[in-house]
Amino acid sequence: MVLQGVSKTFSSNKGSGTVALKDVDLSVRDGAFVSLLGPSGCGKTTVLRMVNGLIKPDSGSVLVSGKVPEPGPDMGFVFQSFRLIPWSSVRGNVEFALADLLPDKAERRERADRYIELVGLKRFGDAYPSELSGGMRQRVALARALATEPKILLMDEPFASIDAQTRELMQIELMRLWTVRRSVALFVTHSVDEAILLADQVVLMGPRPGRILEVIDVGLERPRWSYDVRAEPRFIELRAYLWDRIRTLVLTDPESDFYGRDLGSAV
Ligand SMILES: Nc1ncnc2c1ncn2[C@@H]1O[C@H](COP(=O)(O)OP(=O)(O)OP(=O)(O)O)[C@@H](O)[C@H]1O
Repeated sequence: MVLQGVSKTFSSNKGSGTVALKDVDLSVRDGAFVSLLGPSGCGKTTVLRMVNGLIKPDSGSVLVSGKVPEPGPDMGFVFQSFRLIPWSSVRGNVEFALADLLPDKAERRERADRYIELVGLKRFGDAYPSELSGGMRQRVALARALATEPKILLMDEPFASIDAQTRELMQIELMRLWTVRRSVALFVTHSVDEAILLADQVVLMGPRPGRILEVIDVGLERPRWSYDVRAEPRFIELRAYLWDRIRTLVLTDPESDFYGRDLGSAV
């Protein structure tokens, strides 16, 4: 996947428009897990929506597997809000995503059940979203995104509204699932720890205009659930570095609520 010189301005009723992205270059190799990290409004979601083909750049190019991307089964999208169909069961929700891909009903059911089992919800295929906890609903959303076996998995703060404990479990779950099927994964998060924990590369973005400041190789051994990755010197070093950069970005941005505050320097 390659973004080259990508810029995007959204028109606003104030007239001048918002420059969401300016001259963004990003190259992601096949099978890589990439976290997009940066303060609010720096264009993280806009990058995902461009890779998905939902919006087009004003200038520059976005190519996925050498082609201009368009939404479809090759793209799995997981949002912060789960966006499940409330009147449909867990199985129904996953089958719905497969409707175009697998016209045969039995095949569709087999595939849906396989992914429902993979995310640990085997006993809940007939349950409705309202009967599930937030963590379980997010697992349904993951199953739905993974079931089409997409080449690209796009995740926009998928664990932001889940409690801290479930979030840690979901992170491991996601790493396991991604290890099974190494699609390209783009993962937007505000959490520095989460960005490092999951990714091969962390893309640090800055606001006004939205741009890429740095791409950092994480370089921590996988599988990361088999040891205490947060205790590794590399993790601690990266965490301190990224926090420092984000704090500086936020404190020097006149449009930030924290502009000019003295928040100290120790993490
Ligand atoms: N459809 C739109 N119309 C107008 N402005 C938009 C639109 N989408 C995004 N923007 C603006 O573009 C900028 C980048 O938005 P984007 O949602 O990509 O940032 P983000 O880094 O994902 O933010 P957050 O972390 O708060 O979700 C913001 O200033 C936002 O207000």
